[in-house]
Amino acid sequence: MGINVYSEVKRLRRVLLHRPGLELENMEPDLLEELLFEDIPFLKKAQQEHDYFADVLRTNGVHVEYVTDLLATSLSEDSIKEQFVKEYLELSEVKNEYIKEALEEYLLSFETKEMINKIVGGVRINEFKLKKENFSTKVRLNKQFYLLPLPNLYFQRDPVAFVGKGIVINRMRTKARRRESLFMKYVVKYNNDFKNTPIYYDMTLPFAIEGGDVLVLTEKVLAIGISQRTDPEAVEILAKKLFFETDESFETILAINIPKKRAYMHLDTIFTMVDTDKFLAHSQLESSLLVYVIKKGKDGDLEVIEENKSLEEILQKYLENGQVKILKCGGEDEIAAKREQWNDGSNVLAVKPGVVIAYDRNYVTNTLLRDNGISVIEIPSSELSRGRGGPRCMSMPMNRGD
Ligand SMILES: NC(=O)NCCC[C@H](N)C(=O)O
Repeated sequence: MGINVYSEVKRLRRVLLHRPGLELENMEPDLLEELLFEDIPFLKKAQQEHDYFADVLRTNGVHVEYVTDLLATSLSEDSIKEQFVKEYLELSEVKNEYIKEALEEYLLSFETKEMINKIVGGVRINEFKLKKENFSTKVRLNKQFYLLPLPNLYFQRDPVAFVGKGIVINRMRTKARRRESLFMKYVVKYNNDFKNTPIYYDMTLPFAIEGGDVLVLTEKVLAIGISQRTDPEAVEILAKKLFFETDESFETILAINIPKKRAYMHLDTIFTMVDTDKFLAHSQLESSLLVYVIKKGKDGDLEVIEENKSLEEILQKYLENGQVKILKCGGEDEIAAKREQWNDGSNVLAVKPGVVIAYDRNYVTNTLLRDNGISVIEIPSSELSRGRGGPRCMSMPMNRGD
């Protein structure tokens, strides 16, 4: 089953996940802001919830793959493993030579799977002693970690995005998440299952883009958020790549300008597709939007027009479907709308048209979806929701069939 993503809602067949692990146990209150969390999930319960999520996917016919397993297969040769560690430390900005050397030696002393868990989990200062020290190692060792953990890795939506037959390897906005994209970069390069996957964007480019901003609405239309996490330049580069250098079917990119703030982090934080003609969105979305419609222009240029209509009208026009309707997270209840938006009520994952996986805690929104003919499969969400991402954020579809 190869890469095939031309829809947000067609039958989900293959998906990428990460089961949260020890990285959550290395978060402490002083690190929360830097690590992009507002609270610390209880690992044991978070894992139970995540396993439930994965089982629901499997029960619905989805083949589930874990990013750390794929990476382990890709690092089977020692030389590749060493190269990965070097690049990872580079991206982690470990500048002190003594610390870098010691970390390299420490990480490579583990068997591959364990090494990956260690990299995700983070390395504490008390795990080993430096053999060589100097002034700067002394200063740096006052901190708690040689390497910070990757607690956001369970949001597999963001580090890469599968689009059409290819992959967008994202440059993440924040230092806390930038290293995550390296995992799939190595998978695409060294795992036979992925070796023919074309790369449509690379993390070495200077402009940020995150997968939560990339929605494949149909085989012709993409929606990309210009957000706190995604730069317009990245959208431009990706548009040119898709339109001029591939034979992909995409003709239109709706670049949706959303507020640059954490509550609107990614486009999928505030807007997801639940059926071929139905969307779910943040209750206050419409008032604050400007949409740039990007198409292939002449002589290698893009043609861009601005749309100032309501999002519903814009979607009706570009999806060529007059029935398109946007449902509002929390419905008419203002307080429920805010509460459920806070817990990613707008962020659901379609397993097929009209059938979505949603957090159980967002019961007002889930009832509204059901009243509008959508089947909602609820998953437990007390702990997973503390990371500020929902079922769409936690999953990266690799194949959606008809
Ligand atoms: N697509 C998404 O909205 N992903 C959720 C990411 C949450 C994570 N704590 C972050 O701030 O990046």
